[in-house]
Amino acid sequence: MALSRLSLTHLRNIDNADLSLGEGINLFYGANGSGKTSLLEAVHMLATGRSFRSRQHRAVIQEGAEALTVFGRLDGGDSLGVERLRSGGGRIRINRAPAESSSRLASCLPLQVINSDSFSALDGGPGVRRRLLDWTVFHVEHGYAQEWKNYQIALRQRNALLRRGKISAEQMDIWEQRLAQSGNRMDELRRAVFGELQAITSAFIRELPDSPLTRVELSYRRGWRRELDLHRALAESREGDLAQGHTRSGPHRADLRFTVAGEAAQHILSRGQQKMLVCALRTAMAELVRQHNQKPVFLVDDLPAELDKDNQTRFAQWVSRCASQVLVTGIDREATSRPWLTLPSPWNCPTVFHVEHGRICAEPESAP
Ligand SMILES: Nc1ncnc2c1ncn2[C@@H]1O[C@H](COP(=O)(O)OP(=O)(O)OP(=O)(O)O)[C@@H](O)[C@H]1O
Repeated sequence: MALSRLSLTHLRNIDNADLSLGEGINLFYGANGSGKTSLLEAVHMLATGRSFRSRQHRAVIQEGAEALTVFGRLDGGDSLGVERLRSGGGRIRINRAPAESSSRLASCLPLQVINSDSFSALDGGPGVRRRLLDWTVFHVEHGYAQEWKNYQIALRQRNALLRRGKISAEQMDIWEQRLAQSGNRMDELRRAVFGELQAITSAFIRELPDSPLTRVELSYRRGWRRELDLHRALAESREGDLAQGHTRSGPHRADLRFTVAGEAAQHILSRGQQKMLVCALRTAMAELVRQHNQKPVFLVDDLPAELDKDNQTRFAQWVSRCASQVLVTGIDREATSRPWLTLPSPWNCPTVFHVEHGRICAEPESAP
């Protein structure tokens, strides 16, 4: 799915904007602080209900305004709308009808973000990598979201019992059975998707000639001891969990590992090589979702600030194979468009917008 129209009001320094987006590349250029990242943030709000920069909706709502709104029309005709209020709460609408959760938005508009924060995937905590795997499983396996919710409910209940200290073995057993049931299913789905993701990521990496990235190995840790069934693992760790006050085994502890000759990849690869590895992984995630019939939209914030020219070009080639549309930002128009210009149509003719003090203007010669 691609966005054909994007309208927003009162989001950071953007008072209002109403844009017709083009297929392929949409390029937003302008000076520091002009509002380029805020525009990408608006699309992220539309696809997830929240910002990628701040957990607080208040920070994103324009100073002096009571609410922000973002509206988008997809190329298939569907419409999405998100409103966030300074007083808290807000509304999500899909085709003008209220939607019960933001995960409905995500299934309408799968989104990949490449910005400076994306590169914490290697040296950040396991939660960052788990979320990448879960994004992929969510878009590929439609029963996954429910399984994940069931698991979270059972996990909260077991943790509450553990914190209470005095536990009834009978009650504990009920929640452990539920945890094991959903947890085993989540692991099965994650494992299957990870296998495909690993193969696609490796295929992308093999396109980088003579790069140490070709020696990177990816592996999946499910979050509990390999030789044990989850139900058994929970029963065995009950005493220790009670002492710690939380559940230490299960898919909520899963992780992805990146290694080179047995060493953690972030200790071996250069910063730029690590960024390319993350780009390969994120494009592989999008490619897998594309193979399941939904092409994601990419938001790419200031690529020239992150990668050298050859890597920018390679990344642009990867993205063009699996994305429905890309919104890229940069300070300089020429430098930002350069990696995309060698690609076939429609990728080589960006729709260009100039961003200045929160105003976004389509450049006349490139208007769709
Ligand atoms: N809630 C808010 N209300 C009004 N303005 C805000 C709010 N939050 C941030 N701003 C301002 O909005 C502007 C837009 O910032 P944004 O990060 O989108 O710029 P940018 O074009 O991506 O800049 P850079 O090239 O420096 O990354 C900044 O000047 C910022 O100070």
